Order: sequence, then C-alpha cells, then structure tokens
Amino acid sequence: MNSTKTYNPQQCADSYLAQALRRIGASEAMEHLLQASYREIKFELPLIRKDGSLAVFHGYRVQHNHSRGPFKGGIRYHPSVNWEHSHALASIMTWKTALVDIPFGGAKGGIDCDPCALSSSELETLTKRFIIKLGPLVGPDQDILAPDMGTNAQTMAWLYDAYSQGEGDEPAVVTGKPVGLGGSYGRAEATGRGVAMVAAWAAQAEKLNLTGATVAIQGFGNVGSCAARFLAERGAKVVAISDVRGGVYSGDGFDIETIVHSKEAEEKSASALELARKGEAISNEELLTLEVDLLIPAAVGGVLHENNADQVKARLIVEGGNLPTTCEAAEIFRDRGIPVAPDILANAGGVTVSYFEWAQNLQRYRWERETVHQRLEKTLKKAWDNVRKKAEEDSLSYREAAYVIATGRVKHAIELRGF
Ligand SMILES: NC(=O)C1=CN([C@@H]2O[C@H](COP(=O)(O)OP(=O)(O)OC[C@H]3O[C@@H](n4cnc5c(N)ncnc54)[C@H](OP(=O)(O)O)[C@@H]3O)[C@@H](O)[C@H]2O)C=CC1
Ligand SMILES: O=C(O)CCC(=O)C(=O)O
Repeated sequence: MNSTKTYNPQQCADSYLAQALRRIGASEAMEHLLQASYREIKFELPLIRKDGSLAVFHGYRVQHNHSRGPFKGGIRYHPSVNWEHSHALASIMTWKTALVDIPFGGAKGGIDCDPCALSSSELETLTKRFIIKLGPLVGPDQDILAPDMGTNAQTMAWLYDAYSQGEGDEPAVVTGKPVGLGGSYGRAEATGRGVAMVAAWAAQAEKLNLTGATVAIQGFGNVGSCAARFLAERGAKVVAISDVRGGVYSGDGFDIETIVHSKEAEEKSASALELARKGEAISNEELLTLEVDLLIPAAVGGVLHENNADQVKARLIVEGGNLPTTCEAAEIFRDRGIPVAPDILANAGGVTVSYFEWAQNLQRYRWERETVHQRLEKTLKKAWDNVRKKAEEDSLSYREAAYVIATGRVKHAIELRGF
C-alpha cells in the first residue's frame, strides 16, 4: 500500500530536522546532537507460546532527548517495529512535546510482534517482560510510556502493574491507563479529538468550510475512529475509512457513531469496514487519492510519497498518524499548494493529555473531564496559533514552521543546561 521498500523513516525525520536547523542557524555539531539519540535499548523477548513452541521477539526503546523533561512516548506492537522506526518516532516525540510546550523529551519503542496473532495472556507476559527488561531506565522522572499502534489501555495497565511490583505503586510511570486504574478522563480519545481541533483551525485558515466537508481517513483504530467521530460532530462528512485490509467509500457519508458504538465493534467481532456495509470497497492506496476536502492518514508511516503525492486531490491534509508524509511528498504538497497540518501538531493531543495524566498521578488527584478537555484545547490552540503565525511571517509551510519552533526550544534548553 505504500513505497515501503524505499521508505526510510529516519531519513525523513532527519531531513525535516536539518531544514529547521538551517533556518535557526544551528551549527553542524548541534545538528549532530539533535539527530542522535541519548540512549538506544534493544533486547530479546522470549515467549513460550500456547502450543508450547518458543518464539523470540525483540523489544526496543529509543530515548531520544530529555533536555526539556523526562523521556516520553508510546509503545508500538507491530511487525515493522525496529531500531530505525523507533529512532525516527522517538525524535519526532522530542519535537512534538516541545511544540506543545509540555515538560517532556521524546522516546519511542515497542515490540516487533503482531498483537492480533497473540492471545491476551501471551500479550500480558510479553508486556510485563518488556518493562522488567527496561528496569531502572524507565520511571516517572526517567521515561514515561504510553500507547501507540497495537497497544491500548489494557497494555498500559499491565506495564503499570509490572513496574509497581518492583518499585512500589507508581501510576505515573505510564499514561493512557484505564480510567479505573489511574488513567485520565479524555486520554483514550485525546489524539483524535486533537486531530479534529487542528483540522477545524487549519480549515478555517485555509477558508475551507468544515460543515459538509468530505473527509477520507486511513486507519480506523484509536486515532482514526476518534478523529472521525469528532469531525462528524463538527458537521464534516466522513466518506471513506479503512483498516489494514482495505477501505470503503460512501458518497453519502458514514454514520460514524453507529459504526464506532455498535455492539459488534465493541466485541471486536467485526472490523469497521464490515460494519460500514453500505460502502463501496476501495484500496488503501485509492483512499489517499480520493477527491475529498480533507485527508487524514491515521495509520502507518510513509503512505504519502513521491509516487502518489501528485495524485492527491484533498484540499487539506491533517496528519493523524506519525510520519505519514515522506520529505519528497512534503515538497510536492508545498509546490502544489496543498496545506499539511503536521503530525507533531495534529496528533499532539494524545501526549498532551498524557502529560495531564502524569500530573494528576503525581498529585494523586483526579481532574474533571471538562477540565481535561478545556486544557487540551487551550494547549493545542496556543501551539496552532504559534505555528500559523510563524508560517505566515516567514512564508513557511505549517510543518516547516512547527519544526523551527520546536527545534529552537530544544536547542535553547540544551544551551541553558550547558554541556
Ligand atoms: N494512540 C495514540 O494516542 C497516538 C497514535 N499516534 C499515531 O497514530 C497512528 C495510528 O495509531 P493508533 O490509532 O493508536 O493505532 P491502532 O492500532 O489503534 O489503529 C491502527 C489502525 O491502522 C490500521 N492499519 C494498520 N496498518 C495499516 C496499513 N498498512 N494500512 C492501512 N491501515 C493500517 C489498523 O487496521 P487493523 O485494525 O485492521 O490492524 C487500524 O485501523 C500511528 O501512526 C500512531 O503512531 C500518534 C499520536 C498518539
Ligand atoms: O501519549 C504519549 O505519551 C505518546 C503518544 C505517542 O506515542 C505519540 O504522540 O506518537
């Protein structure tokens, strides 16, 4: 579905970084420092499968930068997880937390497994071993874990439990936990909620009326489905959705609430696509080039690349997923005048509410749901206003402006701390 053979997430992240550092006048030595990770951890994860066979998976955690606060970022369970992906995703966490101005650095990692092919008890064992192997390198003041692709609130509960066995009860080591176990109201849907907010502000800036605007969303997991719900609430018409198997299209728009809240979906006995039965089958590649107002890639990286960017017909792209656009495609969109709200802004709602969860855990005090929503909106709006202003003042794309702001803040923090 994408140019995975040529997609190099690290090259992509480094290229966005290098452009920004040139703009802020950083030295080559500073560029080297900001590209490199602080620490990279890789380990074997043996697992005796239900049938008695031995499987060996690999765990990764890349701690990229902690100049502005403890390392922070998600854990991904997907066969594609490797050092290269973890490093690229960790570095963009550093820029994301800096852009929304929360007191964290950046990290990422995960396990190279297909979670759908493992039983719940196998996943629990693997997850608990993962955090035990990380030992003292994680903790509420060291590195705070969170969900990403293939992981969820249950995974976070297992991580919390395993960490607390050795360290005493410590919910702040991981965010995105179930609300009944120290999780924050609003974290589960925060990323998609933030995507919808940024989409609304960007649409307004680009003179695109969101009411009745057509939307195509690639990936209908946590981020994609929540973005769909909140955009539908704002009057947009979600005409295409997809999962790993492919997509569905309906010119009339899908009833997102029904799909998301249907009994089958909750029981996970049917995919979103099976539930959207009235749709016409399309491929994931076709979804990206539909004639829509708004395109939201909310699955894997590198799906918008040099071979399809010319065919994209959307008027606005909002990056729900991480690194969905290669640097070549970003240039094509820039030349074609298609605005892109970049991942480090558009999907920063998740880590923002993770910060709120961490703060609540440290205070041992739960905030009201409304407080979380209001503070999320305030944080993202400030970041959006800064990005828009910088883009206008310096004739930059939204991504270029976001990187200039974020990298400038991290560089400043490093300089203040000293070497
Ligand atoms: N969860 C979060 O809070 C945050 C997530 N993100 C990013 O958002 C993206 C999605 O994450 P999230 O929603 O949490 O993950 P989920 O695992 O909840 O959902 C992923 C979705 O993408 C689909 N998918 C997987 N592979 C492909 C593919 N090759 N082509 C098309 N669709 C595919 C999955 O289909 P199926 O279910 O059939 O496998 C599923 O619908 C990732 O890039 C992640 O890094 C960013 C910020 C925060
Ligand atoms: O909530 C978090 O801490 C991190 C979420 C994440 O992994 C991301 O923003 O890509």
